[in-house]
Amino acid sequence: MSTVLVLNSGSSSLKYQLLDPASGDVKITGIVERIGQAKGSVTQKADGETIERDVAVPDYREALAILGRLFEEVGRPIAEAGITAVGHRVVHGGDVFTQPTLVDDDVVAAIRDLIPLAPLHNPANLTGIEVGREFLDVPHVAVFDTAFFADLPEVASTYAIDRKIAAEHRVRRYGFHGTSHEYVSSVAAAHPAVQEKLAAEGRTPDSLRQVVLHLGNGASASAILGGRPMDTSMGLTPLEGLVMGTRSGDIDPGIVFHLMRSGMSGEDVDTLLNKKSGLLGLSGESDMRELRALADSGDGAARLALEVYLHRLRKYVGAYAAVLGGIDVLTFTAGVGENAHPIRSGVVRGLKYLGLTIDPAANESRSDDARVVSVRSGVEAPLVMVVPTNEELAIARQAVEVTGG
Ligand SMILES: Nc1ncnc2c1ncn2[C@@H]1O[C@H](COP(=O)(O)OP(=O)(O)O)[C@@H](O)[C@H]1O
Ligand SMILES: CC(=O)OP(=O)(O)O
Ligand SMILES: [Mg+2]
Repeated sequence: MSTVLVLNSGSSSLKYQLLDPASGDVKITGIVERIGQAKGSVTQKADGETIERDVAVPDYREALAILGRLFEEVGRPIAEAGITAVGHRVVHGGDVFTQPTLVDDDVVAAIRDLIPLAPLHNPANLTGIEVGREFLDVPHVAVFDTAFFADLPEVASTYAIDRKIAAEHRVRRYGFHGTSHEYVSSVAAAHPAVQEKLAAEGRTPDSLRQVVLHLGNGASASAILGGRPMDTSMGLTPLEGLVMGTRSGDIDPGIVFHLMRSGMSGEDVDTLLNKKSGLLGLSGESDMRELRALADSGDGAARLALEVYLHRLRKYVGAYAAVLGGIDVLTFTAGVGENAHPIRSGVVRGLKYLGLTIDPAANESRSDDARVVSVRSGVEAPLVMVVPTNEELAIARQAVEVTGG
């Protein structure tokens, strides 16, 4: 039996789980949120007991110290929890890492070299690896967000800029949230409704055309054919593509030069686009729950922010229908995609021409299972689904594959 500790550091949170990847049995699950902000918080569930606390979390080192103290509190000190391996989410693997990788000093150095390509994420991932290796003398495995997209077709990964400069600076579209896109698309592909549809049409699984919308704080879309990525919305960095909590997604690159000529520094523009834009920049709220409450109360800026968010999503679904030659399954996942039914109906409304529909009762019902939320008008109709992502389980499974159990 293996017991894996998974550390999933996002741009402002640390999610963690202690689990057995073979049985899927989760012993401890927790999240430290709003790291580096004025007021942080932690929520942990272990053996049916929930701990919820407001705590100051100045940085990732402190987030990990909190994790250590909470493990002790529930009677499983880290050193005695029977941990056989640690799986670390690492956001940027560049062109160096395309597989889950056993961590050693060289791997740490290579992840550090990639910091300029993911300044919001890789430093946090590295802190997790460094602190983890100090405390736990077991194999540590890095699982990269970029790995699933390593073999994107060249036509999707290539930016139309000078080839020599692109090669020299490793400028290409890498794609992120790959662990989630891979996991969610494989769960959707295995769903009975999808299997039934393929069988009714006499098709093999390698012809299945999926669009996955991972809508969390960071957000990305992918076009997947037969389990292989054909395109994705994030690029060199996790800034491109959809409108996100604090990131702009697609903009005219000319905006950057315009702002810099107007007196902003490169650093200022970077902060603007990564941390002060997206839903936050448009409405003052990055959190979808707060934003929707604001919009419902009649706030014009919040309403426009939601419309811009939905407009961008519909554009990407349409674009990926073109990339794939049609859509068999459109899947929503992550915090917003799993929970915000008005966002799902808002996206699908206006995509009727692709045959996509929403069944209001199914869409508004709650469940932790993968499910169909489109109108069941015949086995051959395209499906709209909600599939809860589980990056931690996927990372734990890959960690065990690398360490051999
Ligand atoms: N019940 C809900 N309704 C609407 N939005 C929700 C709900 N629960 C969570 N969210 C949104 O999900 C987002 C966070 O998603 P998550 O996948 O946890 O993000 P990340 O992993 O990028 O930190 C936030 O915008 C939050 O408001
Ligand atoms: C890559 C990325 O955007 O990650 P997150 O959504 O965790 O910020
Ligand atoms: Mg996430």
